[in-house]
Order: sequence, then structure tokens, then C-alpha cells
Amino acid sequence: MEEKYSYEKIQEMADNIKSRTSQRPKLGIICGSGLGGLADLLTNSEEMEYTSIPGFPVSTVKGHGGKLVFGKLEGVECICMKGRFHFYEGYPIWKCAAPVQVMKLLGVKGLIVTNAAGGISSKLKLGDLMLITDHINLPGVTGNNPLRGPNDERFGPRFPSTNAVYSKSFQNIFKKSAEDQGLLPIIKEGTYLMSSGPTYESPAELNWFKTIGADAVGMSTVPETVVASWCGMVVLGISLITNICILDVESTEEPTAEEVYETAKMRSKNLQNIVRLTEKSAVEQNVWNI
Ligand SMILES: O=P(O)(O)O[C@@H]1C[C@H](O)[C@@H](CO)O1
Ligand code: HPA
Repeated sequence: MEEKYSYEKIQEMADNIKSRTSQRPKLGIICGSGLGGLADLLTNSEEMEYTSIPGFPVSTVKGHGGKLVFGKLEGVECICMKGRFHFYEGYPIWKCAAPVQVMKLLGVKGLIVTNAAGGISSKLKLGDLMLITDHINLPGVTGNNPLRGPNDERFGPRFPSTNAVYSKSFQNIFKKSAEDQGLLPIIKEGTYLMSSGPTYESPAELNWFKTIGADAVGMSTVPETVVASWCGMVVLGISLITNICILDVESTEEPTAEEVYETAKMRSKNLQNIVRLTEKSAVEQNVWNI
């Protein structure tokens, strides 16, 4: 089994990055499938390929780039992950979230995590943006938690709480920003369940997820959020509902990756505009105590 990165190994990656850019990001953004356009929000941008950072994982999925983008958003220095790491790609789950630890050592205080997700709840429509209010860490509760293994208190405690990991004030700002753009009707709230993938879920699984309180399902986000919260970051999680889950086993419809990317493309600009406004207000209100 691959050994978890030590504090020193994460520090080496952060030092490597710091030696190559003068930018010192305070906000991190993780782009979900088809949402790499969020990186276009950054001005004065500089890019760093994952492959150029010794020890950094490399992404293998269509719709995901493989680079860090540094730049300013509404006057604040940001780091954007264009391409994330999924458990289904074969990485240990802690490794999917290790970039968040690197961000922590770079000085990041707030994290916006985005994803493409399937809508389970009937209140969700195609193209909705669901503010994640809570999550079900299915891999975590069945033994695959990113914090399993040795704990380094310099990052966070051995037994962190996972209550209130998604910041209410950050969510309120996001809602207000959407309202200001006339986009409130597509903003919803709910619980995101992480399933390991790469198979889309069967109708029986989806019906089970519904009974345990999941509103949307995806294959990412939770490991990054758990680690960010453990490290003391303020987190905003957003799921773009790219497909409506098929709960009826008699249905002849099927989810496809193409549908996911098409919907992501359709909403990408809306999400960018809301994130820009959210960032502006978050800075004004000092949501993450910079
Ligand atoms: O990185 P995210 O969670 O946005 O990507 C989702 C999960 C799979 O990578 C892909 C499935 O369509 O989209
Ligand atoms: N299930 C899991 N992951 C996803 C889905 C889905 O329906 N849509 C986009 N990512």
C-alpha cells in the first residue's frame, strides 16, 4: 500500500511551487468535470502543469486538464485546480485530497469545490446549481476515509468534526450573487453523496441513496472537503446537476458522460459569473478571515 504523504513531502511540493511563482493564493478553486472555465476568471494568470511538480498526482480523465492556475480574482490571489483526482482513477483516497494540503501550506484560507453530479431528488432539475449543505461520505463510512492513517496535528486534529463543514455565510453570499444575476431559480440546496465510480449508479443503488438522504450523487468532492475542513479552511461546495438519475429499473434511458459534459458546458458561464460576484462579496465581508 502506498504510504501517505508526510508533512515534509507536502511542504516540498508547496516550496517547489513557491519558488516558481510570487503569487501567494488565499482562495482555492477546484474545477469539476467540464468546469475548467472557472480558471478563466483569473487575471494575470500563471500556469503550472501537475507533471512539473515533483510528487504531485496527474489526472487522467476527459474534461479535466492537469494544471494549477494562479491569478487574481477580485483583487485576491487564487489557485485553481484545473483537473482533479478521482478515486476511480486508481489513486488512494488520501492522494485525491493531497493537493488541498499543498494549498494549505501555500496559505489558502477558503476553498470553492465544484463538481458535476446526478440529481436524485425530484426538486433538482437539469442544469441546477446545488449548494452542498452536507455530504454522505460513502467510501469514508465503509473504510476509505482520506484521513485514515497517521495524523499530523500540524494540519489538523485526529478526530475532526464534520458538522458544518460547508460554510453557511459562504452559501448565503453565493445565493445573493445568483439572485443579483437573476439566477436564483436554478439555485438549490442539498446533500451530496460520494460514490466511488467509475460506474454510474444502478437504479437500486440510487433508490437506496435516496432513502438515506442523498439529493445528488457524484464521484468526488468529499475527500477534498474533509481534508480542507480538517485543515481549517472555509468551504463552499457546488454541484452542477448534469443529469437526472434514473431510479426506475424499467427505464430504457441511461446516463452518459457526454450528457454530463454538455450540461456542464451550458452552465459554465453562469457559474463563472456567480463565482466572480461571490468572491467579490466574500472579500468585502472577509468570510475567510484573511
Ligand atoms: O470531478 P467531477 O466530480 O465533477 O466529475 C464527475 C464524476 C466523474 O468524473 C464524471 C462522471 O461523469 O463527472
Ligand atoms: N453519478 C455519479 N457521478 C456523476 C453523475 C452521476 O449521475 N453525473 C455526473 N457525475
